[in-house]
Amino acid sequence: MKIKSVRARVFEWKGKTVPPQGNFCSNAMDLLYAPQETMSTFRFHSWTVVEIETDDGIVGLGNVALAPAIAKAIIDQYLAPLVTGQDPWDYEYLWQRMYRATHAWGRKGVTMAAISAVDLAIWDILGKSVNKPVFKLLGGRTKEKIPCYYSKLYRTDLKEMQAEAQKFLDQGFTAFKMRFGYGPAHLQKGVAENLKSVEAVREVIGYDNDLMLECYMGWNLEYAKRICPKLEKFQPRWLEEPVIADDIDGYAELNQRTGIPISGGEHEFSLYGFKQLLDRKAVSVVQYDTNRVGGITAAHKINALCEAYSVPVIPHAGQMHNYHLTMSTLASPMSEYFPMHDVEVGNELFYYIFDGEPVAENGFLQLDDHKPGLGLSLKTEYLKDFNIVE
Ligand SMILES: O=C(O)C(=O)C[C@@H](O)CO
Ligand SMILES: [Mg+2]
Repeated sequence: MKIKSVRARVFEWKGKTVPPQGNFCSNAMDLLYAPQETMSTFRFHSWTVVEIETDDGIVGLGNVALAPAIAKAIIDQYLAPLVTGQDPWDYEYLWQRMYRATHAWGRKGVTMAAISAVDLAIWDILGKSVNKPVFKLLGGRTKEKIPCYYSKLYRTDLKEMQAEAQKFLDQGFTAFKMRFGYGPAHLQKGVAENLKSVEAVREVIGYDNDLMLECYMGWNLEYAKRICPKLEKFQPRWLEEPVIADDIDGYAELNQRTGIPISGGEHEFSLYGFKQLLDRKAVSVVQYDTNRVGGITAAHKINALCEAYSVPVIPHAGQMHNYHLTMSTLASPMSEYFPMHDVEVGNELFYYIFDGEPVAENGFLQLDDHKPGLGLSLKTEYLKDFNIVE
């Protein structure tokens, strides 16, 4: 079998979007004085879909959400020529080809995300060519079904957050991730607001359910050291991305100094990036995203590394490419789950592009032993709402 063609298309959402409210999520831009809404650069309203076809007609699907138009250019100009004409079963060789050919300027960020999208499509082909789901090629079924945590609860009116938490508690979720709205720029009032939001959600879900706290890189070490002692009483399962991804020493100090497990990794890349995080005990939970970190080829290696370090892997984001990694290793106890809803930040846009994503039931996800590859197909229902760039 040989790769015959690689097609990368950018799906630009033109449909309805719901503007998030107020300080809905702290983020890296918060530390700068900036009149515009600081989360405006963190939108996922476009998505690049990769379709790789083999000479015997199998089509593999991959996807990338970071800088989609740039990822497409990298795939078209650099990665497609490197894999075309090659045997997809030589996936380690092909991964190394893409990684080393772009090493001078790639390694992390959008290049590794582009490599991930190609690698996902290759693994989709592998599964389809042997009529097996991808997780069966990685280690098989390690769970009867996958526990998942409800992930949204962007910071808004506290009553609205409580109603949202109640709605998904009633749907059987036992773990919830909420977002902070404030950081260092919002001074003590922001600290008070952050604490109030955690208290409000705990009031609804109680202490028999897990609560995770998301900062999305919006704080710094000094602020985190000040607020963490006040957060400990809420017994969070983890505090996510309190500092920017490059501040690994900051991560390590918080992870070793506070009583709250620190999580991160959705903005880290490659096996080497995670070796660094683990060697420096920077995180207590690893959260790579398989469509960023280097695809399934890289994520599978990181799963093994995490098993050796006894650090749980709970990949960032919902999405099928992450569920296969979680299903296939005991190192991953659960998945993140974004519910489908109107397009806001855009984490949920993949539901409008792909068919086949599992819907959580009672806080669990299920994968089909008999659905080959990643188990996705392109959805036609919302095509009218996309501008597709070939
Ligand atoms: O789901 C996450 O962990 C994210 O970082 C998504 C982003 O929208 C902020 O929460
Ligand atoms: Mg996150």
